[in-house]
This record gives sequence, structure tokens and C-alpha cells, in this order.
Amino acid sequence: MSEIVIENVSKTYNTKDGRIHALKQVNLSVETGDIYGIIGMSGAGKSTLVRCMNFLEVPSEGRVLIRGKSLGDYSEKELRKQREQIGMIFQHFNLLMQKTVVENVCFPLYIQGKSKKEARERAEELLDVVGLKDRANAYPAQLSGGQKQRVAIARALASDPRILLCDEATSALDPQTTASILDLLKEINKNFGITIVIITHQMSVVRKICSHVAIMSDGEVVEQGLVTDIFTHPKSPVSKELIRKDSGSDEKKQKPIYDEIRGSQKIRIVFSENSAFEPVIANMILEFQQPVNILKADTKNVGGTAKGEMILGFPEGGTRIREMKEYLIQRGLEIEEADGYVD
Ligand SMILES: Nc1ncnc2c1ncn2[C@@H]1O[C@H](COP(=O)(O)OP(=O)(O)OP(=O)(O)O)[C@@H](O)[C@H]1O
Repeated sequence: MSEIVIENVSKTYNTKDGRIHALKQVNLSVETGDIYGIIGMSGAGKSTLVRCMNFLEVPSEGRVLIRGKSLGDYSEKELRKQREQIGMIFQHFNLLMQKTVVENVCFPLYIQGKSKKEARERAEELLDVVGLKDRANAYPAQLSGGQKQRVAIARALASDPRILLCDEATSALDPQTTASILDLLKEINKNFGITIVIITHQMSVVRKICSHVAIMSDGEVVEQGLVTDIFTHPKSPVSKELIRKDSGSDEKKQKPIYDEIRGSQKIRIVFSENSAFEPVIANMILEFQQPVNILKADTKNVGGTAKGEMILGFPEGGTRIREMKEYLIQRGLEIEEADGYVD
């Protein structure tokens, strides 16, 4: 079942400098239990889109359906009730700095009308879920960034949401803390069946945790689908660029074996299986007696499966390039031109 459906949603802001089309006819659906990534460069419209999912922003056009019901059809009061189903966490945590950790988590429970005792008990359970039971009486200022985000996650879970929206939730964190927060989100998704939508500008976040992804550019969704498909066969220039910039490599980049041959023909090879690509390349070099420059060789963990990518540069004026490409294709490798690639 679709948990969230975005149907022809557009959002226009009227500013003193003119109209800004933040979202243009966006369509997507997030299935129940998915971890769905929304990625794009700054200004692409990601935050606007995610804020439309709980009507913090009301779309100028189109509909937002949560489990088949349009948010636009609810009264203010019904909408407030619906929003309890949708938790949200942010880049800068948005904690109440004058309140202790446990009071921060109690806050939404008080709003729901829970007694102090009930709220406290539930908040302590949730702090246990996020691994912070022993910091219940600390103040946010005494916590690390990762711990603050854990408190924010516990607070977001307090209303037993079906959906958790994460707006750049790991962007202010170092890579190790990012990994631990992503692990926690994965656990929450698995153990509580909560559908998660993650906005990010980092492809490494998408490939580590998301099953599906939508790629946004200039207010539009330019590509969407399974993360594994988009990683192996990115179609839009934005996807290609985001994958190329993916800094969260799992292995140390190999150094090019020759100096980069500028202006040479380049191809990108993708391995979707665990097979090693090195022997194929080595055999090709032996067979054709032509130098080939490995500009990048990388293996990434995409949703738990090893995916290999290699960028090869052929020497300028090489005489047998077409035949070498043919050789690779015959051995079952997928290749595509990568002339825009610059190391
Ligand atoms: N309240 C607003 N009023 C006017 N323009 C806005 C408003 N909110 C967003 N915008 C504009 O809409 C466009 C999309 O912004 P949005 O914040 O959704 O992008 P984003 O992809 O989340 O970017 P970032 O990663 O930098 O947060 C931008 O041009 C932005 O300036």
C-alpha cells in the first residue's frame, strides 16, 4: 500500500523579487515500510516537498495523500490529529535547550494529554530505544550532535507515528556519527514498521539506508526508482553527478596506474555482481597490447550488495578503442561513455 502519494504537486512562492517555482508538478509514491530518499543539490526543492508531506507547506496545486486520504480534505483540527502520525527530525535537532532530555521527549506526550507519570514512563522507554536512557536528566547543551539527534528521534517517536520525515538529519554530523544515526533509523524502520523519508544532498546516505530514491533538480523529480537501479544505471546528469561526488566510499580509492590522460576517451563500467573486474581489464590489456588508464576503481555497498564502478581512460589516438569496448561488452560488462568525468 502507498503510505504517501504526491500527486501533481506544485508550490509557488511569491516574493518581492518575483515568483519562485519551488516544486513543479511532482509525482511520487512512498510504499508502507520503505526508506525513501529524496536527494538533490541545494535549492532543488527537497525541503519544500517534505514539508508538503505533512502540510507544513500547503501545495499551490496538486494533492498529498496519506494512506489514500487527501490532507487537503481535513479540517484544521483533523489535520493536527493526522500530523501526530508523521514525526519529523531536522538538521539542527530543534530541541528545547532549557529542558532536560527526558522533558524534551515528554513534551509531545503532554500535548497529547498524557499525565506526567505516563509521559515520563513512555519517554524513558523511548530514550532506551535510542540508547540514551542514562542521559535522561542531562541538558541538550551537555550532549554531542549525535546524541542530540537521538533525543530528537525519541521525541519524534513519542506520538507513535507511522511516518518519520528526516530533513537533512545527518548533515551536521561527522561520518561516524552519521553512520550510527542511519543504523538507528534502519532499526526503527525494521522494528516498528515506520515508513521513513530522508532528505539529503549526500548520495552515501541514500545508498547506505534507502530502498527507493527520487532525484530532484530545479523543483522537478528528474529520476526515481530503486536505489540499486539508479546506482548502476543513472540516467539524468544530476544523478550521474551525485554518484560521482559520492564521497562515502567504502574502500580507499585506488591510485590511477598512469597519469590521467586528459582529453582521452573515457568509459564507465559497472559491475552489479560481486565478480572482480580487474582480471577482465588485465586480460584486455594483454590481448590488445594497448595501455588503459584506470581513473577510478571503487566498490560501494549499495543496500548491502557490493557494486563496483570503474572509470577507464583510453589513450588519445588509440587505434583499437572500439574493439576494446566490444571486448568488455562481450564479457557481460555494462559500459557507458563518461567523457564528462574529471578526477
Ligand atoms: N518560504 C519561502 N519563500 C520563498 N522562497 C522559498 C521559500 N522556501 C523555499 N523557497 C525557495 O524554493 C526553492 C526550493 O527550496 P528548498 O528549501 O525546498 O530546496 P532544498 O532542495 O531543500 O535546498 P537546501 O538543500 O539548500 O535546503 C529555493 O529557490 C528556495 O529559495
